[in-house]
Amino acid sequence: MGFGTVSRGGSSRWPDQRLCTVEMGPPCHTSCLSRRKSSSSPKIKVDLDSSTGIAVMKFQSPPVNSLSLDFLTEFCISLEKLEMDRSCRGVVVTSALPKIFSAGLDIMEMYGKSPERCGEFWKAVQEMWLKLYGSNMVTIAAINGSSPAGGCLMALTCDYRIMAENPRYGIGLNETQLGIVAPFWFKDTMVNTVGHRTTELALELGLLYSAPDALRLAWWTSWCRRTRC
Ligand SMILES: CC/C=C\CC/C=C/CC(=O)SCCNC(=O)CCNC(=O)[C@H](O)C(C)(C)COP(=O)(O)OP(=O)(O)OC[C@H]1O[C@@H](n2cnc3c(N)ncnc32)[C@H](O)[C@@H]1OP(=O)(O)O
Repeated sequence: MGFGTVSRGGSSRWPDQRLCTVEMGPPCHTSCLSRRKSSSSPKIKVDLDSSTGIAVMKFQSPPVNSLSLDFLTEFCISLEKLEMDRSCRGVVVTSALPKIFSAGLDIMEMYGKSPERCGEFWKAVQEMWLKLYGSNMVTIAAINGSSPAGGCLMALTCDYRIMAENPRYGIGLNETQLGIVAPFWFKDTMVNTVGHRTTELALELGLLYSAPDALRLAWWTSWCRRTRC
């Protein structure tokens, strides 16, 4: 494990340049992305409105938008393309599926796979985080469904979060409930947003929060009452 530096933007698209240092394996760059093949049917629909400079990335990978290697590869390639398009200033990530933002890491990617395949998958998870957190575009998660574990990480990695209010929708790093310890950089991403004590309790107990509870704990500044954002 080495130390990597992630700088956020610095261009006119992101006025408030921030710098942070994170401990993690060496990031995988574009060459690594291009080596990986994405599946034929797109798991993410990208629409860029050139009049506003806002792109919407809609997850459309049934049944639950789980973060498989294919999904993560496509996500990184799509984000990279938007990053290179100077007309794009901001990105909204959201789901095209009813009730689910993302179910988090694809459990089937972590079961019965070779160490090489697990390594590739884990690298892709890190890469998604690096690209999203290090983006020089403004990033917003419009959370229109359940968002456990890795789905929550993705939302926390964005600059802003808005969640649809629905008692059936939960968000949180709940992997403790599966007997999985959240990696320290998942934890750090949550600490950055909601603080140490809330993170400690949430991770120990594997809590999932409703939109109003999450708002109370400063996960975001607003939630919307419609079930679909
Ligand atoms: C090397 C790695 C080391 C450390 C990793 C540490 C980090 C871990 C972070 C993670 O993200 S772990 C994954 C955690 N995710 C969850 O715990 C979510 C589990 N799923 C749910 O809670 C629910 O499925 C849901 C709330 C997302 C949706 O509920 P519902 O609408 O009732 O759908 P179903 O439960 O019936 O599921 C439909 C279908 O989808 C499959 N599925 C659900 N989640 C996942 C997933 N994360 N990966 C793969 N597949 C998933 C589920 O099995 C069902 O499949 P069927 O074939 O039975 O239809």
